[in-house]
Formats: sequence, C-alpha cells, structure tokens
Amino acid sequence: MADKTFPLNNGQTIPALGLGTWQSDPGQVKTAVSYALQAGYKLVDCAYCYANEDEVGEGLAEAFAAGVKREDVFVVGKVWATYNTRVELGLDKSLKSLGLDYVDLFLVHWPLLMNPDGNNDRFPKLPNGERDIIWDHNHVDTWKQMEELLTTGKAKAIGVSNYSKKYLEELLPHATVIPAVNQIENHPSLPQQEIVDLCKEKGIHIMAYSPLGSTGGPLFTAEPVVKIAEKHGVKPSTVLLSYHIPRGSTVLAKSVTPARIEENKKLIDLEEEDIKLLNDYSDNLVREGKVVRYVYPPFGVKFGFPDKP
Ligand SMILES: NC(=O)C1=CN([C@@H]2O[C@H](COP(=O)(O)OP(=O)(O)OC[C@H]3O[C@@H](n4cnc5c(N)ncnc54)[C@H](OP(=O)(O)O)[C@@H]3O)[C@@H](O)[C@H]2O)C=CC1
Ligand SMILES: O=C[C@H](O)[C@@H](O)[C@@H](O)[C@H](O)C(=O)O
Repeated sequence: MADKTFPLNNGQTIPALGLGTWQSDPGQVKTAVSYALQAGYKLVDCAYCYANEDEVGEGLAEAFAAGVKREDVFVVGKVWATYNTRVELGLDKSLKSLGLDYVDLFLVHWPLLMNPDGNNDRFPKLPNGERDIIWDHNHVDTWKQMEELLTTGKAKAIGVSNYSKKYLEELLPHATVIPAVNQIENHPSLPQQEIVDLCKEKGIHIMAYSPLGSTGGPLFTAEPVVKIAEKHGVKPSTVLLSYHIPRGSTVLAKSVTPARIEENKKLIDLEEEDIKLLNDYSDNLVREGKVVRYVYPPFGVKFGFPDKP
C-alpha cells in the first residue's frame, strides 16, 4: 500500500502515504526520514515553519546515498506565512536547507500574511503578544506568485493548505492554475466533507494531516476505530490511516519512532461496513456540533471553517 498513488490534476502522481515532519525534533528527524525512505515511503511532507528542514535534508541525503532515487521521492514544501509576499524566496530557503533543486509540490501553508518585517522570521509578535498579522493582504496575491513559480522548475506542482470552502471559492475564480492539492486536517472526528467534496468536484487532491489526532494520537480510543481495529486484528493507528485511501486522499503520518514508521506503512482495505461505521460516527459529531480540530494556531484570523467561524 505504501506504493499506491493518486493522480494529480497536472498529470503527476502523488503517493497515498507520506511521512510528516512537524514537531519532529531536529535531533531525530534525519534518522526518521532516512529510515522511512529506505523502508519504502515515497513522500516526505516538509515546511519552512517546522525549523528542521536542514536535518530533513540530511535524512534525504543519507537515503539517496543508500540508493533511494530522488525521482522516486515526492517532496512537499510549504511557503510560511511571513513569506506570502516573497514566495520564491521562501521556496529558495527551503530548497537550500533540503539540499534539493526542486520540490515535487509546494503549498501555501496558511492563507494569511504575517509581518515580513516583524520581530521574528517565523513568528513575529506585537508588543501585546499577539501574532503580527498584515490584515489587508489578499491570499489571492500569494497564489499569483505561486503560479509564477511553475515557470522556474523549482516546484513541479503547486497547491494550498488550510483552505476552507469559503477561501477556495474566493481563490478559484482568479486562479489560472487550479491548485493540485489542498492539505487539511482530516480524520473521522473532523471529516470536513464540504471541503473534500468541493475539492473532488474541482480536481483538487486532498492531503490529510493529523490523521491520528496529532500529538499523542488522541483518536486511538474512538469507539468505531477500536471496534474496526479489533475486527481486523490491527492497531487503531492502522484504521485511522487506512480510512483515507477509499476517500481518495493522501495521508500524512508523523513519527520519529522507527517501529511506528514501519507499522504505519501497513494500511489495510477497509470493508464497506467499516467505512459506514466511521462515516456514521463523523456524521453524528457534525450533527451534534462536536467535531474536534486539533490544529488551530492562534493567528486570530477567520479562515471560514464551519466549526471555527
Ligand atoms: N499543513 C498544515 O498546516 C499541517 C500539516 N501537518 C503535516 O501532517 C503531518 C502529520 O500530522 P501530525 O499533526 O504531525 O500528527 P499525526 O496525526 O501524524 O500524529 C503524530 C503523533 O502520533 C504518534 N504516532 C505516530 N505513529 C504512531 C503509531 N503507530 N502508534 C502510536 N503513536 C504514533 C507520533 O509520535 P512519535 O513521533 O513520537 O512516534 C506523534 O506523537 C505533520 O507531521 C505535518 O507534516 C500537520 C499539521 C498541520
Ligand atoms: O503544519 C503544521 C501547523 O500548521 C503548524 O505549522 C502551525 O500550527 C504552527 O506551528 C503555528 O503555530 O502557526
């Protein structure tokens, strides 16, 4: 299943499973990346904001030295919010750290601008401690810069991340290039079906982040997940990762633990009744207004998600 791919709207293919690197300690992520690629992972999800791209680059280099081919690895990067008016510079910095001359996919990490001239390169703050946001920035302008990147060859595909239906509907009428991907938080406790359906209709591939509920895997005890895991004799993590394949989405699993990196490769074919159980669980949470979003940084910006208006 680690070899499964999905088509993108620009003719590329994207692997169904990827290794996440957010909150992967610089001291551990080199080994994690190198281990994962040599174990058969084909996609690594990176970001300037994660402040570990140098070490991810060392992990890539180690894997390449061990025989993994660059063209067999799908590397994802993301322009950070302080670079949303300087997209090519943001990409150049990431490429330098990663030791690459192109990424396979480059995403707008979040649709807003933080002060490029603020008091910190990644997280500029105001004296009152709030994030230093440039409120009159239009996210469509960032997308226009992303489109220009395609002519440089430094990004093979471009896409977005953390785009709600509202933001996509603002963007799409102005897009010359339709985003190849929207990377969003996605799991049975946050199905975000309205975004997934819109993306499907427009040919935008979903990459699901925080599939285990992010730090500490809080979704492992969700009732249908436990039930389905017991039925198939697998771990809850396997059910949570496998959930995305019949949805047609790529899933990103973060781990710096070799045994878990190995375990997370073992995706299974869920049966129709398993999928129904998970969908019923999601529908109930949506109906009761009880969906859970684990990643919602304190930007103070209204991104237009129904659960976070
Ligand atoms: N575009 C965006 O804004 C965002 C993108 N992402 C991307 O998605 C990736 C995945 O999401 P993330 O939020 O990191 O969280 P995940 O849902 O992937 O969960 C990661 C956590 O689960 C643990 N874990 C991993 N595998 C197992 C397992 N088999 N059994 C038990 N525990 C396990 C990890 O621990 P350990 O590492 O110690 O093994 C870590 O604590 C990110 O790393 C990042 O690349 C994530 C959030 C936002
Ligand atoms: O990709 C992962 C997340 O989006 C992460 O980049 C943000 O949550 C960031 O740490 C922030 O605090 O704004």
